[in-house]
Amino acid sequence: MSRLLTDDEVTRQLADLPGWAREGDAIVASIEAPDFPAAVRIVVAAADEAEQMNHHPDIDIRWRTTRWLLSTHDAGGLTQLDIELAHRISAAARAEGAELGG
Ligand SMILES: C[C@H](O)[C@H](O)[C@H]1CNC2=NC(N)=NC(=O)C2=N1
Repeated sequence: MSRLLTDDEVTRQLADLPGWAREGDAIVASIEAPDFPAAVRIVVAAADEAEQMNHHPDIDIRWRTTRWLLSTHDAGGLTQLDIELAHRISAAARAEGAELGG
């Protein structure tokens, strides 16, 4: 699970992750929640997923907007763990009626 993905693998898998984009050795997203409590609930849900995966995002929380940066520090770039965590974060966002790519 922790080998570096090729550029083509990243590009192809980002097609299934609306709102996520590549930024160097990371993938990033901005999520707009309906309100601040919903934004924090998304962070809490993602934290549970991250802990279960032992793979943790960088998160910036400002009112309703959370910004996420995923990269695999141990591998020095993008691995399947980042893609999987992005899917789980996106699902948590959808569950709160949030929009990705705001
Ligand atoms: C020791 C512990 O398993 C490692 O440091 C885990 C923790 N969470 C992690 N999170 C991320 N994003 N990248 C890692 O390489 C990583 N490694």
